[in-house]
Amino acid sequence: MRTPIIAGNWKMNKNPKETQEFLDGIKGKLPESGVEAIIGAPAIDLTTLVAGAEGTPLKTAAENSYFEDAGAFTGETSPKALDEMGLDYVIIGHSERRQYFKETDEDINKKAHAILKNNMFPIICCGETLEQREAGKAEDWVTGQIENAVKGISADDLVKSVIAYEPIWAIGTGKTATADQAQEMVHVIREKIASLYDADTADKVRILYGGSVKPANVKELMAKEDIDGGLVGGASMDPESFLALVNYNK
Ligand SMILES: O=C(CO)COP(=O)(O)O
Repeated sequence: MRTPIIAGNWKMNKNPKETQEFLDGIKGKLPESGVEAIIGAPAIDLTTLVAGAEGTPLKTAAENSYFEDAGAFTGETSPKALDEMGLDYVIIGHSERRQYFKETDEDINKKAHAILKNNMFPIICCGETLEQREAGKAEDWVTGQIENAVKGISADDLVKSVIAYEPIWAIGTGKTATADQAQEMVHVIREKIASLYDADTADKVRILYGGSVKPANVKELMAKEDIDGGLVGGASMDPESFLALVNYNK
């Protein structure tokens, strides 16, 4: 039985004061079990986020980290320091990081290893462009991204990690993949994990869908067999909306 996840990704939004206001807005309102609620916030907000999440069911994520623990890497964030701060997860391979910051599959794999070595778990993102989908190349592209990202990762570590399928054409566009389209690709990813590892590992790993998930469509997405949750941008920023997502089954 895979515990569902609702993970927010605030991207480069909110300052520490706004982070605290969000935390005050959800205080005491998250379910204790049945769903894992995660917020991914900018590095500058993480101290506030971790302090506010302590003693509550909320899990925390950084939106990126470097793959070295320390050194002369001006402007980067150390995965070792993130672990010491108390972070649970790190989002890696988001399409915005691949597109704007030129992150490669190799970087993403190195980051996954660095995060696991530092006792956190990666949320590994993948997804195709509209052009790739229309050319019938989406499945090969996405499964290729996953194969490269998980190289050298043990099955034990993979089942505690998270995969997020986010078709680029559905991010921030208001254009959600239909629940059937999302299910279809998430199923393909699960089959890929089965071929790279085994059926048991594929059955245990949680795979999220992301791209214009909101309270109005979350239930339909979550009803799909292979979809274990959502990685949510815009609709995760407001406490009421985030709580509505987390309580999708109520
Ligand atoms: O990129 C996303 C989450 O990582 C999706 O963003 P939106 O939910 O705003 O479309």
